[in-house]
Amino acid sequence: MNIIEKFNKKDKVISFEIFPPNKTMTLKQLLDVIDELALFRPDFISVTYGASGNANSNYTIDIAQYIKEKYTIEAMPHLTCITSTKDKIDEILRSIEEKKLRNVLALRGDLPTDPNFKFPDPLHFQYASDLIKYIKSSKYDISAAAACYPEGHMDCDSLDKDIDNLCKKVEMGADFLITQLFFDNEKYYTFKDKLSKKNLSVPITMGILPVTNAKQIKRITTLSGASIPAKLDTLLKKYENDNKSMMEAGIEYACRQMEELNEFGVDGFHLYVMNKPEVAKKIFKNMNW
Ligand SMILES: NC(=O)C1=CN([C@@H]2O[C@H](COP(=O)(O)OP(=O)(O)OC[C@H]3O[C@@H](n4cnc5c(N)ncnc54)[C@H](O)[C@@H]3O)[C@@H](O)[C@H]2O)C=CC1
Ligand SMILES: Nc1nc(=O)c2c([nH]1)NC[C@@H]1CN(c3ccc(C(=O)N[C@@H](CCC(=O)O)C(=O)O)cc3)CN21
Repeated sequence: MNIIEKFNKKDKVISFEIFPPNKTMTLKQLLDVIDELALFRPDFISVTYGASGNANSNYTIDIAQYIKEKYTIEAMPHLTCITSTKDKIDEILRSIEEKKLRNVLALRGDLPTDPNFKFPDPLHFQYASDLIKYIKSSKYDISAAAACYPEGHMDCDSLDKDIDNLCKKVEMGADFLITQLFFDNEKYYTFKDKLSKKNLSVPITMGILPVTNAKQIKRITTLSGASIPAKLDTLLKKYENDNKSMMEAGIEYACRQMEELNEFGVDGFHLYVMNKPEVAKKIFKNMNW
């Protein structure tokens, strides 16, 4: 099923994001994580591909297929394009289709950290919009979702310019959007206000990261540029060396953030649970879902 149909049918679409096995988690451990996450029957689960510029793209599609076949939960592999040739993208799209997956999150992807990295020449896909255009204009029966940046993308000089680039992704056929993680709802309200002047009518689901330890936040804010409101900063300092309390406080913070967004009116919540079923469990309990 195309995920957009869920947005059309439901008041709130709830989804999870996970990452493939890496040095911190084996495939077997990940499959156990998925077993636990599936109990919550999310509307879909997305699986990262080369997240944070890492080459952990192996397994992304196999894991998505496993989720869909074993649990009949819709699964959406991420696909990043800046480091890929056209042939590689075709190979992946073919494999997605063969495995009866119908949705991808089409991304440019983080730039490789290796300064000597050789980008494909010609650079067929420079922006996510190039990938979306390609998917939509080709023979693939695959829907494309895209990322959006309530605080603007880090590589872009202004929020207004980044919003114009976002509009290109939607014009090319992105059928719903997932926000970059953010901790300050005011940033989202400002973003939404700017979007209201743009005639952009696709659903937007809120990317929410429940903070589970203070170190994680340092890494992820470098990657995302998300600003930290004073209230969250106080918690991060208070529980710097106490992961258990940080997780409780982080989950509480995420739930209050979602409640407020719920009142404002949003299309869904995409939880960056990142392979931690206990986070999903606590959120569902706290939110009474
Ligand atoms: N690997 C993964 O699973 C995930 C990665 N991300 C991150 O998302 C970020 C970039 O991905 P996307 O949002 O898909 O990139 P994008 O291509 O939409 O945007 C990247 C940058 O290029 C600019 N831009 C976009 N289209 C443009 C155009 N047509 N002309 C000129 N400038 C344009 C944007 O304003 C932005 O600064 C990366 O940092 C990526 O890694 C986000 C979610 C998940
Ligand atoms: N620029 C950018 N790149 C991304 O890959 C990315 C985003 N933004 N934003 C949306 C999601 C959120 N992503 C992530 C990625 C990792 C953690 C995380 O908590 N990582 C753990 C380590 C996990 C492990 O490898 O075991 C951490 O403690 O940093 C959270 C969100 C990936 N995605």
